Amino acid sequence: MTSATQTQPVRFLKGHGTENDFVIVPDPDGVLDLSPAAVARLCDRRAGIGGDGILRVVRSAAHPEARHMADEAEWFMDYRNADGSVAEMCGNGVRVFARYLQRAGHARVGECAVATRGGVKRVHIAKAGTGSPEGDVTVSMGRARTPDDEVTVAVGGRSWPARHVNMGNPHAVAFVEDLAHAGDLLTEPSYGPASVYPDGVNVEFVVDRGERHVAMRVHERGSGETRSCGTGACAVAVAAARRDGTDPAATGTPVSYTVDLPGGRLVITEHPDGAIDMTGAAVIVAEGTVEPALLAGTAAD
Ligand SMILES: N[C@@H](CCC[C@H](N)C(=O)O)C(=O)O
Repeated sequence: MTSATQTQPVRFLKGHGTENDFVIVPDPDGVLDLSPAAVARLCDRRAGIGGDGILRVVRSAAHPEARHMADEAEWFMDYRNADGSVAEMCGNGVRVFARYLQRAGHARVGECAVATRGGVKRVHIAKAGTGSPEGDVTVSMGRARTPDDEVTVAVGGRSWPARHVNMGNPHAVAFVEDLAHAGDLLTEPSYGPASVYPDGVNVEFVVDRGERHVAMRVHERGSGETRSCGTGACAVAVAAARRDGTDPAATGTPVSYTVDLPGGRLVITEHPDGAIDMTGAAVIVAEGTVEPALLAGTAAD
């Protein structure tokens, strides 16, 4: 079935993780064909539902990109950015996805697994009242890659050196004096050299707040400025740790950074083996149906 032939209303939920918000579309059998244009219409904050991205919930066995993970994780997170583009990974998305699985009865407090384009992610859902009223959700994000590229980012007439961190998706992390220096971030910051990021990049601006405590803003590839970015917070914590000369692999001790974002707080822990955990709130706030005309692009403008 394609979005053009969709005739029945489509069920959706709305959720967010530290205000990184998503339209969740349950599609267990993978029959919906969400075109990039349909995703962009759903994410439109005035003419659609509104969101930084889409989480389509598909059985791994029913999705060609996820079939090979079906033994490990029953459910595949088909994540798209607000402009309809596909990204390799979305950290907050995994946490909100797990909250949806819990609400739908597909997961419980404790451990679960989510298949993503970045591989299977292990998730821990804490019991209600742990960290946040619904219970914090922790996702094991895997290891960061930190290539030694010399990167520069620029916005509003200012430029900064940045650290290239890859969390499955690409990031450029710049330490700045004041988060206001990043301006309104309505336009994408420029970055270079372009060859380092052939598929675009998420750009983080960071200031120190205290010992192992930072605050950040982010301009996300495909979504613009968002109020939180999970992979971005991990990239920032890794960049801050390297800058601070902190290396859990060398000391054998996990290191945690508190990362404040406009939409809330995430705690990022790097373990001696390089594995990174991200913890924070994840909530579902609404549920409803989408008119077929919105998906088909035949709704009035
Ligand atoms: N908000 C996400 C990241 C979503 C993908 C990103 N915009 C990209 O294109 O890489 C997160 O929480 O990690």
